[in-house]
Amino acid sequence: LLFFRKQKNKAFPPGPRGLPIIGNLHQLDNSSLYFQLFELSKKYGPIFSLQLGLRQAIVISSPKLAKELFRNHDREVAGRPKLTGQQKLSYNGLDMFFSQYDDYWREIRKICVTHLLSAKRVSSFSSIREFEVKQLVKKISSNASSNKVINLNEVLMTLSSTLICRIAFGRRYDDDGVERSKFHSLFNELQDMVVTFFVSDYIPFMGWIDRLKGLRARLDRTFMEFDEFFQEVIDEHMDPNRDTSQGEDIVDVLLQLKKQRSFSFDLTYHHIKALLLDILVAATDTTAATIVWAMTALMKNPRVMNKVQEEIRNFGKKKDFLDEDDIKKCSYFKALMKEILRLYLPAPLLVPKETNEKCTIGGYEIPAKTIVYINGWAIHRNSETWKNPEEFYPERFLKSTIDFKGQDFELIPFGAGRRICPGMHMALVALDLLLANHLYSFDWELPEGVKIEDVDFEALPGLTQHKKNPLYLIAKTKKE
Ligand code: HEM
Repeated sequence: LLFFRKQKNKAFPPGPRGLPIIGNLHQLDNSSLYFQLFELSKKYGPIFSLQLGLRQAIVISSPKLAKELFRNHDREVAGRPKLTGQQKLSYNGLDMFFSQYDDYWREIRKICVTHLLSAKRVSSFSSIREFEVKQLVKKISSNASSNKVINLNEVLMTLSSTLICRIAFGRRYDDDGVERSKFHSLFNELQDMVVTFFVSDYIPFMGWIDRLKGLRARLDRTFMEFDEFFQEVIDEHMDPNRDTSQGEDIVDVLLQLKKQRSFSFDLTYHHIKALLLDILVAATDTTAATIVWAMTALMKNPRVMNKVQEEIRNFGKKKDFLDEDDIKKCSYFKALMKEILRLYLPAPLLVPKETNEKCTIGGYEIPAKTIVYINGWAIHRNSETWKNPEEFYPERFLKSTIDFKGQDFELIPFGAGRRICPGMHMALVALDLLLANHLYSFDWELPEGVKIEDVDFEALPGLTQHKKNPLYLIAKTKKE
């Protein structure tokens, strides 16, 4: 059937030949899918197709086609594929991230952008960010005096989950407490389940394999555990004797909105929980992963490390700590952040989309319900746009107006169009504060016996690209 369908649909983009029923599924390697798709684009072109079981997908790999897609077909490709794990965990798409493109999404996105992720709200959390980053600097300082090796992956993941737990739930877990490790294992399971491959999503009549493998039961368990966790957090917030001296967190805001009843639907606890899930999934590990990649790239490029440290240290002079306003004025640091998000974008395939209706992209006719991957990783390395694209060279941004706000389609770490990341501002203030103070306060060295060549860029599979092998470094207190 697939053969005949493809014959009939001549205008569909070319792609690698697959097997009956499973299509190309067996050929795809989840651990470096963006790289594999980049290689395939060299053979099949900037738009090519894949057959994922019974579902069709296209992959966009050039800035030119990304521009065409976002400028001319943004509405038609604003859907998200309905996948089992994501649907279940998001209370059937009651969130924003995995929701279909419809009136509900428009309203929930507006609520979030206005009330939860606005510049005003983000700045209301600045004291939390500064407090937590200062705590981390203090902790690293105590390790610096004893030359202790630090696992940056671990330290940064702990910090970003602390930040999000405080901002979203008003909770702070002790660094080594049982509650923290319980939360971490729950969170890891959530991350896993969001991207776990369910056969039924691609070959519906073989869904029994998911049951046989115990995936359905695992998904139900994770969902239940998270539901209980969120309910606990909500109950805490409903307690009239709760200490509110720390200011409003995101749950407080959502509960107030629930009371106001000013939307076309009733904002239930399910909606609130789904939105909290979004923030956990979207915010926690993107921040940690980006800083780990940044430190990895800087350790590999001492020239850039020295230059950025010189800029921020000259700027900071005798300050103990750089605050959010200080960092805004450091132009080389800003260029460095763009270069990091160009080469090590935490979501290399952005977030997969789906066509809502038929459209024509790159001269090909793309039917409704086609999955659309936009390979940001390939777009950011396009040699027609970028001079020496593989080179880590922040200077390229010093005299350029290219930015990642969604208008320049050669740099789209946060996506573009209607579904562009609404948490961009929240992400950037945390990234800037964290990285700038790491570089301001410490000189970083590799542990004894480790050479620069040993530091690698291998990544783990997942929606967010994490460094596979932890980055171990020694911090030395900067020389005055
Ligand atoms: C370095 C950090 C981050 C990066 C690189 C990033 C990147 C992205 C990307 C590529 C998308 C998909 C855009 C598209 O479909 O075209 C996205 C969507 C989204 N992001 Fe982020 N993100 C980051 C941090 C955050 C933070 C901190 C939050 C919230 C607190 C957040 C919330 C969301 C949400 C809710 C969506 C779904 C929007 C929708 O589908 O309408 N992100 N993000």
